[in-house]
Amino acid sequence: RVRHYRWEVNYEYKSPDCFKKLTMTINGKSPGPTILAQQGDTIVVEVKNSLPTENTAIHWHGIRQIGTPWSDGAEGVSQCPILPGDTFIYKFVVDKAGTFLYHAHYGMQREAGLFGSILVAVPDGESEPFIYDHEHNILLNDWYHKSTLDQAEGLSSIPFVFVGEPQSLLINGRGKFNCSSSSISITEEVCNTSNPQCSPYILSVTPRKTYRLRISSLTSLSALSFQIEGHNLTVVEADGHYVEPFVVENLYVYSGETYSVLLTASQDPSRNYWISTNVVARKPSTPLGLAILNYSPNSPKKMPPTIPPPGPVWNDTASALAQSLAIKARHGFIRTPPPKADRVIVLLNTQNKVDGYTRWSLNNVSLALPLTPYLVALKYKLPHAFDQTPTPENYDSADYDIYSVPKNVNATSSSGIYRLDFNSTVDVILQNANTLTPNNSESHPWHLHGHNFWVIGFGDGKFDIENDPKKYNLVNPIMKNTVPLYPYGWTAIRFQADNPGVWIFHCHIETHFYMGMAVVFEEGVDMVGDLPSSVMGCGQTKAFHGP
Ligand SMILES: O=C1O[C@H]([C@@H](O)CO)C(O)=C1O
Repeated sequence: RVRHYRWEVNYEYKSPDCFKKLTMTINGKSPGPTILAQQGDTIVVEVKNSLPTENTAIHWHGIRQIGTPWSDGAEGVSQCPILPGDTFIYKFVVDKAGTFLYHAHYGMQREAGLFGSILVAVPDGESEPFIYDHEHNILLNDWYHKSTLDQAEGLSSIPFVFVGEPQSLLINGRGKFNCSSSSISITEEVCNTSNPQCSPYILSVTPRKTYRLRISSLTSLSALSFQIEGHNLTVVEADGHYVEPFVVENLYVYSGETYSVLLTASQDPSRNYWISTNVVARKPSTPLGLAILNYSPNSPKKMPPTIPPPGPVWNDTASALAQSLAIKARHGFIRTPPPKADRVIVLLNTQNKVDGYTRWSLNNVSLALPLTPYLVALKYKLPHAFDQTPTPENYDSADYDIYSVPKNVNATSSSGIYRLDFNSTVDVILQNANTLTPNNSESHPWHLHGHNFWVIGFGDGKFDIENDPKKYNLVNPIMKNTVPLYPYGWTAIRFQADNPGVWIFHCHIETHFYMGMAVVFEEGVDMVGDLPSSVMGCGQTKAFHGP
């Protein structure tokens, strides 16, 4: 079955956290419309760019785009940007049931509000390995009052100006900024806590019923913890894969991750409860994001009689890592990975300087996207469209102290890529290190386009290529598309290069991606079918642009 959507992207004033801000919307909404589909459906989205002066592109996060790599929506990788006034048609199959996302993949437009959810149901006659009475979707994000264009300018300036911590956390696009907390006085026109746009999200439940909550994050910077006061959550799905159920009090969610949890309304039904989310992994200065769990028939306006739970302390990496280690593929749904990798790529994650600019790099190379999308450049063999120098497979680990500021802070930028043998098995070891600030290492959620990967290991300190692989979980590893890398640690993933196309692998923190924290993989590009002319028109593909 084909599901057809017509979307218009525009700027509109919105007050998601009571503070009025120019927000990027789809058909007037942020978050945008939820795509509801069934496994096997074809999704057609006509995106009209009505932004007055900005290009755009939309990525379908977690959808592998098998046979349609040109619909991945990664500007500079799979397509030219959609110009103001232009309409681009994305067409792809949702080949797997689960919880997925979509968001802008141009500049830092995701942070401006251009994102939403894709919920894919199992085919008729199939059932999922857990039961519930009803389901609700909960999409989390962080929110800034400054425009992303101003922020991008700071990131690409000398001296470097970082975006800082967000002003608010939003639950389903709603938060509450303390209008009187600002140092400058703001009028009610600009910030008004009684604006209905910023009334909290209400999750209404019937006592004793069980709910499936799909919980995802599209924060631009923050890692989050999510909890429902007084209730445990049973994790059953992660990034579209069934999880061997386990119970948490608070769920850690990194940007780009999706989960399903089961919630039973088993507590005192005479009151309502707080739903709360807080920043972890960075020292927070953002207040909790709050919503209400409403036990009907109580009034949803009845405030919980308690103070909202503050959540875990921000730097408790051990419990975040414990959750990562607890996520295993569900019995009966395990796809075991190949026992060995054909190629192992170790990527050292560092913050660096490139020509005086602050950037992030992998093995001392910071990605600079070319003007010509890789997919077109590779398919039509345009060797001058990007840097042909091979990218480094490793870093000089014997000589590198991951616990200190880099000895040589300078890195280079390049548009070079990793070319993978088609159908080969690839391990990527993400190695974390110290940033340019002494005694500081940050968390990074890594997201791979075009694939699901097995999460085969996590570790502390420097990865030991002799011994650590012996500890990999090759028995029941979960498959995901986004995985956290913890401070001063390493994360190992394995995937099969079986999807013809060009795929970006990047830190899902939007500022970090903007600052070059990404690599590009190519596999089987010769097998890619004819590219639609709509992905062309920029860089060296101007001549190819069809009518
Ligand atoms: O990329 C970043 O830059 C800042 C800081 O390292 C320098 O201001 C920060 O916290 C980041 O995540």
